[in-house]
Amino acid sequence: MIVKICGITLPSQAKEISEYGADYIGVITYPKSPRYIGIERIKEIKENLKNSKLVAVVVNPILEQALELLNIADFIQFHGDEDLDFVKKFPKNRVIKAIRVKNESDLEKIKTFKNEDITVLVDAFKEGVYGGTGEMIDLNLLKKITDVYDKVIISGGLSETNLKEILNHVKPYGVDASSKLEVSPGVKDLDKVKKFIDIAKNR
Ligand SMILES: O=C(O)c1ccccc1NCC(=O)[C@H](O)[C@H](O)COP(=O)(O)O
Repeated sequence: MIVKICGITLPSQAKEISEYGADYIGVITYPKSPRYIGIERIKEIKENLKNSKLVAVVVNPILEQALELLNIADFIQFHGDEDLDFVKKFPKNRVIKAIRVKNESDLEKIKTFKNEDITVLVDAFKEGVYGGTGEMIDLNLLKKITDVYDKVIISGGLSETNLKEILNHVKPYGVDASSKLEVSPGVKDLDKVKKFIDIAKNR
């Protein structure tokens, strides 16, 4: 199972978390996020990764900005309102499309990306906030989502305390966590991160 730890801001923490076995390390390039970091810091983080891939999280970027990030990062994660036509401008093996789900009607959106074989990350919808909210997706809905598509990374309020129970109900392609593993926005509690990765990897 793919494990993504998101919202990393410190190169030293990126190094540690990479050594714990995280597959993907996510950095937030959305200026309104409390976890925002700029290009120079992103490059520094990339240099500190062991075997992990770097994921640049963007929100409604212009094409040039997204392409520039793909010169540094291994993947780009579209976490805004980007539509399929925009996402298809990028190599599909380097793209993750986040979909903030509210209810079952969002299954149709997921299927649209499934039809193009694009990896989807599902996050909980919260009005006015794009991500890193700690809000959870209802477990029954998560089950329907993972039944519909096998290339889904689940996220939204995942932590070292709830992951085991969630994975008893759903078998996703990957898991992603951020705010519930933090001491403060952008600073991770490394014990929690290690526990989270160990749980996911031992499933
Ligand atoms: O983390 C942010 O501040 C953020 C801001 C804008 C867009 C996306 C953002 N985070 C994206 C992530 O991949 C998070 O890991 C995901 O939203 C889950 O967050 P959490 O519920 O805090 O685990």
